[in-house]
Amino acid sequence: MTEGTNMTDNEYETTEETVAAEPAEETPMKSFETRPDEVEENNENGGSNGAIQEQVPVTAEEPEFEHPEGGWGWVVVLAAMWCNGAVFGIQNAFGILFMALLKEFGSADDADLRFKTAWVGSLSMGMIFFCSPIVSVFTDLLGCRVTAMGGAAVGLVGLLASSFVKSLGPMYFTYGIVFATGCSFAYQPSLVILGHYFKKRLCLVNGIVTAGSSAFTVTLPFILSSLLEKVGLQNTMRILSILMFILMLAGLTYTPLLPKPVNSKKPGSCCPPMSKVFNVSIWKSLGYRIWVFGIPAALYGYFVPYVHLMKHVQERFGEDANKELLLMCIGITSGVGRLIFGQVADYVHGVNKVYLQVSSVMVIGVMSMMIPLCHVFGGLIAVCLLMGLFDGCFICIMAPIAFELVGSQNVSQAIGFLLGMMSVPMTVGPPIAGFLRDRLGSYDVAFYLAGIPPIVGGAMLCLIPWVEARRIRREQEAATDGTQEQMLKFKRDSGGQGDALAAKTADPNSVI
Ligand SMILES: N[C@@H](Cc1ccc(O)cc1)C(=O)O
Repeated sequence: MTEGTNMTDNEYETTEETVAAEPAEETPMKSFETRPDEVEENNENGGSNGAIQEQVPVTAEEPEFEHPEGGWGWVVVLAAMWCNGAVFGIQNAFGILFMALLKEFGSADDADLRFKTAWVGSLSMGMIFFCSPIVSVFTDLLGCRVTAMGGAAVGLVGLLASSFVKSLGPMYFTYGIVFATGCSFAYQPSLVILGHYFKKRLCLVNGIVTAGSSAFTVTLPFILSSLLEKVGLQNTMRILSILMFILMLAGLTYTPLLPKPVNSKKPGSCCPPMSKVFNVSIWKSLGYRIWVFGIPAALYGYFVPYVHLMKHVQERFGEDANKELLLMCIGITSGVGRLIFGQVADYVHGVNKVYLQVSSVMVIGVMSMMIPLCHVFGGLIAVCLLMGLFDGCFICIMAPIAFELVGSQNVSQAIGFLLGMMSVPMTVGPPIAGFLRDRLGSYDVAFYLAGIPPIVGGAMLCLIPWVEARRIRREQEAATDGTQEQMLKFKRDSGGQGDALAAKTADPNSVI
């Protein structure tokens, strides 16, 4: 998912000519021309795409810039890894803080105890995503270093302020809003900057950087639990602030290499044109439109285990159960999943990425439904291992799908908007689960229900390959029927996006 935001570097590479020639027909195809493997596939698939490619000048796009593919870039990778780890490690371990918050601020006779407390973590996770579209614009305007360091500073203030808070109300603001907004501003530039240093190795470094979150998810729950026990909630938050301070220093390493997109500004204006800030061409792809609603629809249960699983385990298996081990299992297999499925999606011919993503959200959903059925701890470990594996798959496949649906020119905004949409299910899921627990006396129904959204969202997503296949079939018919003008007119009408995905869908050798 997140990985794709680094494609923003293409925006830096956009020249005057491409901005001037913005109309829909030129953007999508160019993006695929930059990937020789896909050009080949398109040609194999009946040649119609090849025909279209001949119509489109490739020349205007990439001014020569040599990505160093290493050197200082490796320091940047380490810094970005820290960022991913600190931001999502803390979020993923919220279940541990959740129990401490219940103890610290909750009163046993509060009928809405878990509902109210879950809002702290879910607001925080939701805000990180909600800010994404805005952060993309700030990153373009201010650059990666300033945005990231400013974000980390705000996050630091939010976390420190949370450590002085004595009730849930202000915690919604300090932890749920200020801390999370800072995290969001720190996080996105850490992905964008990778595109300044790497091009050929971008997938690899993306994998390394996003595995940062898995590494922190493995270790942080144990550290948090023992800190909470020894020094209490307030001091634990102060110690966590050290992670945010290091994050600020990490931002210092983000020395930009690519020029700022000065060409896209109007003379005398400090801002880029509206068409750059809000890229409407992403909406021309019907596949993208379905995706951007289908993914959030599938994710209402996604953050529920991260918030409530620890408490559920404590209730079912007692105080002494090794709850942290479960988060550790999710972290390990999620890291492994990112590496394995990243390779699968990149190298195995014909894997239909959308079906891969549908399968992963479905497995995550089924695993949620299995949680209440596990009456032995070993069963929960197995569930968490599988959940993590498919979580890794879901996340690492996000950027490649966006790339195929809207083209590399538009991928940054496409992902930014998707993340913004994802903030809704991330925010409302856990409080609903908390409410159900408060009213029903156990988490069982909450976990069962968390499995339903992936089925609904997954069914929506299954339309995408069909829609894309239909589109490419029409393009092929137009190509055989006749003139190239007809083709271009059709492409203009349909937005003309998603050719690589459609090509793969139409491919009879498709693996899935
Ligand atoms: N659990 C996920 C959280 C996440 C989900 C979606 C994202 O795009 C990013 C992060 C992780 O650790 O990475």
